[in-house]
Amino acid sequence: MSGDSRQGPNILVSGTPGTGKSTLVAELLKSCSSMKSVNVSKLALDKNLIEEFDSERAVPIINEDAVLDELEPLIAQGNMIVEYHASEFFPKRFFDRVVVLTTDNTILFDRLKQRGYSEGKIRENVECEIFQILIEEAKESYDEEKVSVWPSETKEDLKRNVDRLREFILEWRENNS
Ligand SMILES: Nc1ncnc2c1ncn2[C@@H]1O[C@H](COP(=O)(O)OP(=O)(O)O)[C@@H](O)[C@H]1O
Repeated sequence: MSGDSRQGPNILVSGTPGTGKSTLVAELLKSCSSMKSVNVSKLALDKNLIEEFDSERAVPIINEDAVLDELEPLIAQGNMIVEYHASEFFPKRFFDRVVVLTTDNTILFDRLKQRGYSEGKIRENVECEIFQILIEEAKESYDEEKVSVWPSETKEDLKRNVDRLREFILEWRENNS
């Protein structure tokens, strides 16, 4: 996607559950009112784009093709922040920037415990973070220069991540106007 007809970039915010995707997106929207966001898990649930429920892992399996059909027109408009833990199933052309948030294991453990996740679900997610599964996934799925891996542990991290994304958005608009 060249960006010719878009007013702004499309950004994917990825990362293990609990790393702070929703928090970052909410903060960014406060200071970047022209951006819109879509949470893929929520979209799939709201529009019933669920293929099955994985009872062992207690997670819904989304219908990826149906989700992509929903996302396509939103992506075509630009100015879209997409939030999802994984990054691989989107077409490469969807995003101008892919951010993967990371969090220290002990902090992540506490956040997921606070969220009321079961022991198994906490373990699965903390292992996902330890083995850097989603960082690898993003690096394998997108051109290296588009992928940023940012710590998301403190209020300072949050502020810095918001500032960096805002800068990227402004720069993209300048370069593509
Ligand atoms: N940079 C940060 N510093 C401190 N706490 C954070 C930060 N980012 C997120 N949190 C906290 O971590 C928890 C999980 O954040 P959330 O945004 O829901 O993660 P995700 O959307 O990736 O599942 C929330 O309680 C949130 O307040």
